[in-house]
Amino acid sequence: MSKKMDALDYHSIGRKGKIEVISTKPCQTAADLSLAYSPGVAEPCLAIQQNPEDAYKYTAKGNLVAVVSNGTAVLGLGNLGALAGKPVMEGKGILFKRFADIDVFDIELDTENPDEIIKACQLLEPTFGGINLEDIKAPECFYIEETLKKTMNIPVFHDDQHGTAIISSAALLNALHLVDKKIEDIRIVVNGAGAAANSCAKLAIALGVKPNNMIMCDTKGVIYKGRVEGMNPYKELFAADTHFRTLEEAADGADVLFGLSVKGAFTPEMVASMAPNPVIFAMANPDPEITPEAALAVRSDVMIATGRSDYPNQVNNVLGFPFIFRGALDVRATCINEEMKLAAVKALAKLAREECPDSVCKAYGNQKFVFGPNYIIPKPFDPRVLLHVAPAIAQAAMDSGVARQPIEDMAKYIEHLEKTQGKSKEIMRMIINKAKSDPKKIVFPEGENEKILRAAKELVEEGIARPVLIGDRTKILQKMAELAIELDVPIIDPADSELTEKYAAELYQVRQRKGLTLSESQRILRRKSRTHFGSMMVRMGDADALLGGIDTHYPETIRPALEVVGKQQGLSSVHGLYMMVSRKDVYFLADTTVTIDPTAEELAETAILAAEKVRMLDLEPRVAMLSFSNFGSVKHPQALKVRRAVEIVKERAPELIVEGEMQADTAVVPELLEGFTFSKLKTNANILIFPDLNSGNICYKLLHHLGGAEAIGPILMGMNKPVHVLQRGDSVDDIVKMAAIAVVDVQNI
Ligand SMILES: NC(=O)C1=CN([C@@H]2O[C@H](COP(=O)(O)OP(=O)(O)OC[C@H]3O[C@@H](n4cnc5c(N)ncnc54)[C@H](OP(=O)(O)O)[C@@H]3O)[C@@H](O)[C@H]2O)C=CC1
Ligand SMILES: CC(=O)C(=O)O
Ligand SMILES: [Mg+2]
Repeated sequence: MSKKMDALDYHSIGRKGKIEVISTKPCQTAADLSLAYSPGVAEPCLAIQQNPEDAYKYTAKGNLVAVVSNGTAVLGLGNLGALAGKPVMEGKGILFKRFADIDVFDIELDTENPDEIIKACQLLEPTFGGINLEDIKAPECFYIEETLKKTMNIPVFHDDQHGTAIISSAALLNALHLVDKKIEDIRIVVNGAGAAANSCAKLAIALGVKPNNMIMCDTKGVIYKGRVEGMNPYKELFAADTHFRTLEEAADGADVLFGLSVKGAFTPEMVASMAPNPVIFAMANPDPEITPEAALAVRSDVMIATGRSDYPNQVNNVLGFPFIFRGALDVRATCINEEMKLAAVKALAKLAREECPDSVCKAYGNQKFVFGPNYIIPKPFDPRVLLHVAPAIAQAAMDSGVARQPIEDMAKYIEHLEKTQGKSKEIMRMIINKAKSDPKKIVFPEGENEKILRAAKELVEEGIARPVLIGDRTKILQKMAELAIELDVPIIDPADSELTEKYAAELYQVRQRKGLTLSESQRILRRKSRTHFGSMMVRMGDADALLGGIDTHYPETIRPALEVVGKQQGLSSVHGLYMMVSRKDVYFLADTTVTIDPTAEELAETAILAAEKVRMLDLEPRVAMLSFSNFGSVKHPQALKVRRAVEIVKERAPELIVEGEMQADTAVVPELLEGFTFSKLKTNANILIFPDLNSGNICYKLLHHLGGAEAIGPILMGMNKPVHVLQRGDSVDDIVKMAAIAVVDVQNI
């Protein structure tokens, strides 16, 4: 199917367009109705009448932005009119929502009269917390924005001007750093003299570009002093004292070329004529002034960015407006001022230079993003952008005195932002904070593995754990050098470690009656199995926990761990627990990895251990013992086994909220539980104990792959000391999370 058809289908299939309104309060019963509407609704109305600020408390105003357009400059497609611009405005709406959880009404105004737009926005002030002007052409956009800023008390921001300026400036700073040119020395040509070009040029000058080193062009060519045709006061500001008259002439020898005009405006000849290591930002949408392929075909030293998501270096205001408004709304800023814009520039430029997490690489098909010519600006799907830009904006608003509701605790605010990114972040942040409060020594038997090294770096930098790496020292150091990882952690090479003899003697003690000789024990520890060595470190107290299995099959890690660390006394088995995290909820599923056909005793053990783990994470355990039968509805041995397990749990842990046997939907849908008035479980369970490994293992994989839940685990329960098995496909993030869980495990021994 063609890309055109794909795009049309995307917009037309199912509910038409891209947005809908959903309610945040229940409206199912007559009682709900009397609160949502008359008579209850009168109360907030009267409160707001008394105190207008209460609108932020009782209505959606504080999180609601109007995306206002008249469609006179829709992307680079020109004046398509208000109605035809609507898909772009709905698009901005879903980006606001997706990236910053801001709600948007798109407002398309069928007028080219600036005063009518101004009036409409002013009249809308009671409805919205902010106004994002979009795709309104120059020069009218300048008058409209300036007037609204002066007359309105909520932030008004013309995205095409300032959003674009912020992103292009951040990318410019990074590009110049990479080509080793000073901003005050560069000669820059800006093609386009409209909304975006004007603001990008101004911000570049504020950052250090010399006005005399800038030339701006429009459809008539270079804007020079004395030019009369096609001029306006906004262009006049950039009129250059130059003999150049065409873009071709101006581009000759230039260091930087900004395109804020139309598709195809730059030619290969222009690219060829630029200075060494030229930087080209071809920002016209949907098609750039020149494609990266065409520019790179001319010369290999060119660094190029476009406004599109399907090329490297997307310099596009999507990286700005959601996060900028988030920060501004959260401090109830009265405007978005220069200080706030510069703060966003700095935050974005800095973030691109930091290591990019695996989760972002995954979101982009496992591409690697390392600060360099093909990665000069963060990716929109990088969740860190929200966490860096919104606080920077909020802080700058407070510092510059435009915040009506300052944030008292910035660290808490950042945690709150993380929460908005989903339950997974909230829970993991809580686990990571716990780990950081008392980091423990985690041994990694696969110390030569790249992901382990990168995870170790993160664990040290974040203060989550104290990693110990096992492996060939030379290889580990070589790999670190290749990856440019500087890491000061213990590296233990079993081949020459003084611990090996001691551990061999201990292993021999433990396994001599299972046919192990001392010399075999020495061979295993010195050469054969680093998992044995790591497990021995945990057994002997030289490390607190072990994390292994990234390079091996599950039994190759679990077997040595069981032999050396062993399961807790009195337990029949060890058990595997998965934490399944969706955007809204977290569920713990067990046993997912160890016992194929557990007895009632073993099921009870799984339930009690899972509850302990969940308590350890400061959550209240609510256990459902799952079956195909609901409280005795089927008298099959499989159902009776689960029923017996419930009895055992109730005997052994009478304080625990546990119920069953029950079907899975009864466990997770509170309304279905209501029929069983005798049930101790009154709301949805958060621990689901499966009757066998078949169901547990199948369920967690389906939830992960079809249901989109994040699967964190397996968290191994019932070992003498914490050992957790990594999965072969685990990312660096997964390893860091498991390490944090292991640390919290140790803290709770
Ligand atoms: N990547 C991004 O994030 C963003 C990219 N843009 C892109 O920037 C472009 C301009 O948008 P915007 O400023 O909002 O629109 P405006 O209508 O305000 O400005 C358009 C400008 O482009 C000039 N122009 C048109 N064709 C040419 C040409 N062939 N050569 C030189 N100049 C030309 C016009 O010149 P004249 O004054 O003579 O008519 C005008 O100055 C669009 O392509 C848009 O997609 C905009 C915002 C964000
Ligand atoms: C990205 C954008 O806002 C534009 O091209 O107009
Ligand atoms: Mg736009």
